[in-house]
Amino acid sequence: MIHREVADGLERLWNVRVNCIWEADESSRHGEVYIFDHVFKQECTNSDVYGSVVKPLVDSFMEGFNATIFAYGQTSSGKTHTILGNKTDPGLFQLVSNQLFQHVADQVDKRYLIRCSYIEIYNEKINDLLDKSNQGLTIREDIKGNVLLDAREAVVDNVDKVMENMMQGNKIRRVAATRMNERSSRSHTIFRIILESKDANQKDGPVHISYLNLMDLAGSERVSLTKAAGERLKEGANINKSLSVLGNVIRQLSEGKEFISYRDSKLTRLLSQALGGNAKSLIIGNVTLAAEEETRSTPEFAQSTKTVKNKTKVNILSATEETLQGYQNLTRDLETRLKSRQLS
Ligand SMILES: Nc1ncnc2c1ncn2[C@@H]1O[C@H](COP(=O)(O)OP(=O)(O)OP(=O)(O)O)[C@@H](O)[C@H]1O
Repeated sequence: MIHREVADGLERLWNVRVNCIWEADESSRHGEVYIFDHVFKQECTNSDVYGSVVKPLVDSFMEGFNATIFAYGQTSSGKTHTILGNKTDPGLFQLVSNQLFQHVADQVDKRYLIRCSYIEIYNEKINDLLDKSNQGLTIREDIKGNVLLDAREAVVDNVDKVMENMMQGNKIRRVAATRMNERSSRSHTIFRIILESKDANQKDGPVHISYLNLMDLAGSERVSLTKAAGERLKEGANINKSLSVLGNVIRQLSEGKEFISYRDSKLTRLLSQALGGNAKSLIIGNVTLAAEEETRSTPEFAQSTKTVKNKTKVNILSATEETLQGYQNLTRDLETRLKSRQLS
């Protein structure tokens, strides 16, 4: 429980074991036991979550599979804590970056190009968190139906650069105090890492490309608890609406419907590959043990996502799409120009 819950004298209403969670009051008419891959107890740290369920996904990402990790849960349940963490309990962001750059350092026979972008969806508008002037981004689609966004991409070659970009973006991310959370996220964010790799010894060998999305969703909230008004109320309504579209999309996918309403919100459009498409997806459900109804909605949501089937493959770039090759040619060109200047 967090400080506010302890100070309010709230009781623990849920029981937790290795892979299940259920209501402590067994007479509750919702006495269902929710079973998942893992359920982490209060004492667990972000590193425990990372080691059990995140690391294998990052391994796949480095092999060329797309991957998406998102934190879902009610306001103040700990989503941002999971993704960003703090000094004593680093979040998935830091842990994933460490693993990525350690892997890159170990692979001497490979060439890599790593880029990142950071965007937020605020009141159904997409803003570039790495470029203040790039607000109101429009979603486009290529001929294969892939969703595209002209967000700024920063080239990163070490963990510190990734963290710098993340912190720069967080400075402009919409956060505000509500009655439930002093620093409540008012937008959904997607931090994307794009990895291109190729064999260093094969000049014309294939280039693998994959992306990893780390998403911190804004939490659903009940106006009766947040007592939101004005701008906070409008934000809360947009947050709830997009999460309800997300719930609909998951339901349609799990029921095997032919038409999936991805277009009903920016969030589901941007998540279309992660839900039923070409990406391995991990959903982390954040809950508090001190609420009944608000907590129940998260395992219910997570339960329905388990039946969604994605179709994943390793992605190989065609020659015209190769950014890594483009960068290598550019570097070679610049080196030649520099040398000829030094000689003259
Ligand atoms: N596992 C944890 N250990 C320590 N503190 C935590 C933990 N989870 C959450 N907190 C604290 O609880 C508060 C709310 O957490 P956080 O902001 O991560 O919630 P959230 O789900 O992202 O909320 P919102 O949807 O409103 O943005 C913060 O002060 C955070 O530091």
